[in-house]
Amino acid sequence: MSFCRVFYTTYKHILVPSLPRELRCLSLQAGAATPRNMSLNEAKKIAAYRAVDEWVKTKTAVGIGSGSTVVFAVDRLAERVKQEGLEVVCVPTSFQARQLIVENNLVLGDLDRYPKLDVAIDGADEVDKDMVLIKGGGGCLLQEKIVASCAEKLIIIADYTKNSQKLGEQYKKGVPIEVVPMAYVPIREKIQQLFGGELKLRMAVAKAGPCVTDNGNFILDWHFPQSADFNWTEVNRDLLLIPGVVETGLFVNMATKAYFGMADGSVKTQEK
Ligand SMILES: O=C[C@H](O)[C@H](O)[C@H](O)COP(=O)(O)O
Repeated sequence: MSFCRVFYTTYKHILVPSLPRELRCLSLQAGAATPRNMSLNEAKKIAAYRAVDEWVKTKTAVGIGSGSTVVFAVDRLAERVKQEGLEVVCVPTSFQARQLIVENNLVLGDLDRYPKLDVAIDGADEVDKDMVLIKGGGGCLLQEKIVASCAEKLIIIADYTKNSQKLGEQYKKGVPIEVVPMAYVPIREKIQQLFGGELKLRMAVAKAGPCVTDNGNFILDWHFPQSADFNWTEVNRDLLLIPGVVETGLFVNMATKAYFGMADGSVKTQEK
């Protein structure tokens, strides 16, 4: 493969491998080492590989999530297609996921043709003890939730920093809420009144102004009060009732199983 065809993709300020396969190990080695022995990228990789091997069967339709961990799941799928002739149709949850599918020569599908998926594999920003997830740290949550809702099973892959007892314990950037742009100020005020905390309009990094989602919306990151003991099912429902709220990054009662790559090289699993 020519070195001219190297694409560097940054995702949440991290270099993620839109690199040719032979260079990916370099990016892994360059990854920041954890206090123990595995880099976060290595932890993501072992979780992703294990989940793909356990959940993806041939002649199935698979939802492909978004983020830096899913990159490794797509790598493994592509490997299995080559090595064992695995036949899968991949339905993306974002522009990034679509690119990953296409660049890895996997079969691209959509919900028009595959409204029922066998499994969806996705990352998460945080997973609590009840398998409630925060998602959307990378700006993708609406299509992720749609695709997950069409899948018989939602399998989460993550490194050990995403595993917590209580939401907000590990992930400090709040719950992402996708909103219609014209309504972000009233929505911000309504959520503050209803639940407290602080909402920040997510700003773009390499562009002036706000971050615009794949669906043309804005994101409010809700820094909810940590002291509150929220019922996330009710919170999610109440947020969705506010006009202009398109979707929340709270995934309640959706995930079947989570795989966490641990610092010691093991993979921890969690089910409800
Ligand atoms: O918006 C992004 C998605 O919800 C991701 O699945 C989530 O942010 C986890 O991403 P990562 O695998 O990069 O930690």
